[in-house]
Amino acid sequence: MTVATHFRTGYIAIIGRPNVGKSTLLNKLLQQKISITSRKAQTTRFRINGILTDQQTQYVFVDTPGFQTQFINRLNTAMNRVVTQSVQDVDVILFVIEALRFDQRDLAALKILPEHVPVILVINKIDRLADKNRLLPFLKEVGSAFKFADVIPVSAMHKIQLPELLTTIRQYLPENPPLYGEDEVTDRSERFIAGEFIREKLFRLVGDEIPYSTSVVVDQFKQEDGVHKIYATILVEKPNQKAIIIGKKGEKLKQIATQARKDMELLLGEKVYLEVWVKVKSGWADSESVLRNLGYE
Ligand SMILES: Nc1nc2c(ncn2[C@@H]2O[C@H](COP(=O)(O)OP(=O)(O)OP(=O)(O)O)[C@@H](O)[C@H]2O)c(=O)[nH]1
Repeated sequence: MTVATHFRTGYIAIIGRPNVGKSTLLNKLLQQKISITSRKAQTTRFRINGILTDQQTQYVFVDTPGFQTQFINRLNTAMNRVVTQSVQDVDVILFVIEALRFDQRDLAALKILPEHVPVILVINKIDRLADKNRLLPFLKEVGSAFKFADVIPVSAMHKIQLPELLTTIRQYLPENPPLYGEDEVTDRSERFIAGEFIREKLFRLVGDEIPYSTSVVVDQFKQEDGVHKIYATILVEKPNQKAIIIGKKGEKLKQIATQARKDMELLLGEKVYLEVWVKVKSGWADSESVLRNLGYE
């Protein structure tokens, strides 16, 4: 890569309450699917780095889990700790909210932000805004709650104002040569992303009947003769949840696995053999050893 003078490289955290569009924003900025999205809140449980490199800038995105204020258990406490940790060392924070929506949960998310890092307010979903005149008073209201370094209204989904957002972010990144290769988009393992794909399908296809406490563990991930063999387990808390996920004659689970496999084949560029099991593990969201297995300290 020819490195331009004044090349900038830095870390960017994306923060905001569940469902405001953080994953969509990251995916659209990276122009490919890495983080997972769903209509259901709280689908991003782990931190994922997305990397975007252009002629002058390397943007290293740190995606964070949805900040949980509603239910307190060990898992959510661990997740909030991940959010808090991930914003300490970044160069700039994107604080994402939805246009015309700013409530107690957004305020709670603002409280975990460190004082020494500049925060850009990103107002997402402006495509939904019928009356653009309502944006100005809204900006005033939100602006009085926190000292934002900048404000950018965007539509992640429709890619409105995303170049402007990148230009703004760049201003807050330090002059540094790139840290990662030009073609790298994430430093998360393929194994990890495979688990995320299954989780996304689970949330999309099973809908509201499945609680956020459900998790996916990738038991085996190996490559043999040009085929990726992936064995995964969906952990649920109750037998009736297991029945819902499996569905009539196993149809639901088959659908989840087929769609996840197709996404994995696209990502890996190779054939994938995927086996998914569902297991009941009562109270796992409060069990320390399972949390450790899932990658939390
Ligand atoms: N209309 C509209 N919808 C959007 C936009 N951006 C995201 N969405 C939708 O909002 C919902 C939530 O988006 P996500 O990207 O999963 O939200 P998130 O903040 O990452 O959610 P968590 O992972 O739960 O924290 C999805 O249905 C998206 O399609 C946008 O610009 N306009």
